[in-house]
Amino acid sequence: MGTRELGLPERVPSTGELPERVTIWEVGPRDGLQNEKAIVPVEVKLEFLDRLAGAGLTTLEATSFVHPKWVPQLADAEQLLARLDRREGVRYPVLVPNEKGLNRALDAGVEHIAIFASATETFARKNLNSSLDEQFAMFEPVVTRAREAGLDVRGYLSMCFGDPWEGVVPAKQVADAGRRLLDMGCSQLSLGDTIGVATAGQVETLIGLFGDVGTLAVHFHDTYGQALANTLAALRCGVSTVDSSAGGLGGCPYAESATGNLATEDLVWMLEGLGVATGVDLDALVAASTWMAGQLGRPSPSRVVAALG
Ligand SMILES: CC(C)(COP(=O)([O-])OP(=O)([O-])OC[C@H]1O[C@@H](n2cnc3c(N)ncnc32)[C@H](O)[C@@H]1OP(=O)([O-])[O-])[C@@H](O)C(=O)NCCC(=O)NCCSC(=O)C[C@@](C)(O)CC(=O)[O-]
Repeated sequence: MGTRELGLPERVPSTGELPERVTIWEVGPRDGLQNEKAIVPVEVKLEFLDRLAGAGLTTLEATSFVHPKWVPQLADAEQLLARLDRREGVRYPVLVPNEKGLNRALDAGVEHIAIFASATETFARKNLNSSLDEQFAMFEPVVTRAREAGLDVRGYLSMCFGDPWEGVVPAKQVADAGRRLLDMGCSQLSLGDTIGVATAGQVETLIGLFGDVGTLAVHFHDTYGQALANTLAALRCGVSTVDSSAGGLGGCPYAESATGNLATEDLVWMLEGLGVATGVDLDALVAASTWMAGQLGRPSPSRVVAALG
């Protein structure tokens, strides 16, 4: 279904201006690893996090406090955080789906959490064992209690452009779900193209439905090779926080068609070329991803890692 049939504006004109600086929300240690079948030892995860911090990344999504049976790779969340050598000036957000997860995260001393909702009914059921409405009821007390405890809460929204079971997702449906997360108290909303099908026009249209672009982040997967183009479209609409995964690791275990995330190296290469600051040392980042690829026993899918590694 196209945006025209939905009665939405075809395209919101971008200003064309780029931000001076982009905050990279590095998801490799969480989103990148969560789909790995072979359990990665906690020591390797810790060294990966340390190498990423050493490369200048200042937001490292470390792990998830989800049910360990749902994501066995991240069952070591407590152990990882207990042993994490937190660096000054680096945030280590974690995913939390429910109050049980929040209790675990609070016990582990986290300061930043992210809840993760679905824009579609089917994915809410597959990923959270909830209906679309039930997921918000599950998140409400999590956000309230987290904020009372002084935590920062980000909201993710998945399947913002296409869903493997429901097809094209109407932009208005996505915007309504996203607003519910912001109204609940999330300080930032990350719009996820979970299966990597979005194109730049869709990105502009969706962003145009939100009044305050400053609260938005984008999270693209690269299934159809559109992640960088989509990122550029979002930046031109005023977004300045971009999620990416070192080495292009990633995928969602509950959305089989989700392939790797936008690679952080590819993002940094583009931003450096555009003169947009990131604070990241690309050579150190490529070295970290090459090291991690060695640990996983296969080359990184990132073009930039292949070119520079
Ligand atoms: C939400 C649930 C827990 C519901 O799962 P459920 O089975 O409905 O849970 P429940 O509430 O019925 O509880 C069942 C049992 O699980 C326990 N339990 C309940 N919660 C927890 C918890 N947090 N930690 C540990 N244990 C937990 C609970 O205590 C109970 O234990 P019992 O009484 O039977 O012994 C489950 O569906 C789940 O864990 N889902 C997570 C799936 C996931 O992690 N997916 C990947 C992340 S999302 C993503 O990657 C997309 C994103 C963010 O990157 C953006 C994009 O690309 O779009």
